[in-house]
Amino acid sequence: MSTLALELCGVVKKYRHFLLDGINLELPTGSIMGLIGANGAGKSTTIRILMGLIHQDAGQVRVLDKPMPEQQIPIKAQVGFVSEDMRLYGQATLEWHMRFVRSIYPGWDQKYAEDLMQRFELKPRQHLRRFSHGQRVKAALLLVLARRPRLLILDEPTTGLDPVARHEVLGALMEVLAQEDHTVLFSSHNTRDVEQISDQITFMDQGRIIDTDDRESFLERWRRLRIDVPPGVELPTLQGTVDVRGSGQTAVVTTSRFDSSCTSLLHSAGAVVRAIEPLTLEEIFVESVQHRRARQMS
Ligand SMILES: Nc1ncnc2c1ncn2[C@@H]1O[C@H](COP(=O)(O)OP(=O)(O)OP(=O)(O)O)[C@@H](O)[C@H]1O
Repeated sequence: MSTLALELCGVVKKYRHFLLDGINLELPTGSIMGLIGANGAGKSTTIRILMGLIHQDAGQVRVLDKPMPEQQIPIKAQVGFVSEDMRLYGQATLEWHMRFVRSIYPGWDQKYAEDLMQRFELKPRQHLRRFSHGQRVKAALLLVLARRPRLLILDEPTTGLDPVARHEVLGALMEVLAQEDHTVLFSSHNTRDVEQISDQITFMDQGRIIDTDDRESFLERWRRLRIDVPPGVELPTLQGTVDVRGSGQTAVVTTSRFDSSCTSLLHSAGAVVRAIEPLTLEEIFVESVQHRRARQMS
């Protein structure tokens, strides 16, 4: 049996003004992956393909070891999907929604649903139209999690939430994820949300995957070096350099592949490393996107 919950290989989707351009992505079972991309990067398109809501023009998609879209019915029974534009019935109560979902999915876990209702502080007899946006997102999560899906796909669940609601939804989600052995794909343009929850991170830009790695590696391999360059010394090119600023006797170099060989190289060239600074995930994302776009222009 495959240990991959998701597998995309050379996936292409063409729209009039957009190309999802040969997406290759793997999500191992038990991992939580954050998919980060600017507006229009192709995150929702990728997720819609994974959910069989639209079909790829080329490439292979496997979800829970089955081909999508061919096997979408058995796949969807085992996948919990929450998206920004998910429709719940405003005229109905949460209790009604719970009964409705339970009647469709045999794996529904009523005790877990009630636990989540308490943890999310939701009122079962309140009409959903009276719920705040944050409460609606929590209700959608509850309805999906209580089905005990093998895979959870969340398309921008925190978009549009105010900071308090975002904090509550993320906190609740982290609590749930910490307790259970979940496999999750979670898209967002908010790097802080992704950083809190994910152990794997993938960056998308303009229809392509531009980098993917585990969170620790991302944070460890990206560094900004402040360097003194004495007269007559030529600054060597470091591996993974994405940006070089400064002139004359100082330079600031950003690299995506920092290790001890970088400082050795600088020392042996006669440069003096003044500081080695880590970058936040947001800075790493922005640098990655800018570097890729600049390379495309040149
Ligand atoms: N049905 C469609 N027909 C034509 N173009 C589409 C269609 N759906 C999406 N697109 C285009 O595909 C591109 C990617 O959209 P997508 O929704 O996947 O991006 P995203 O990364 O999820 O962005 P956001 O963060 O803004 O939600 C956009 O330029 C969008 O206009």
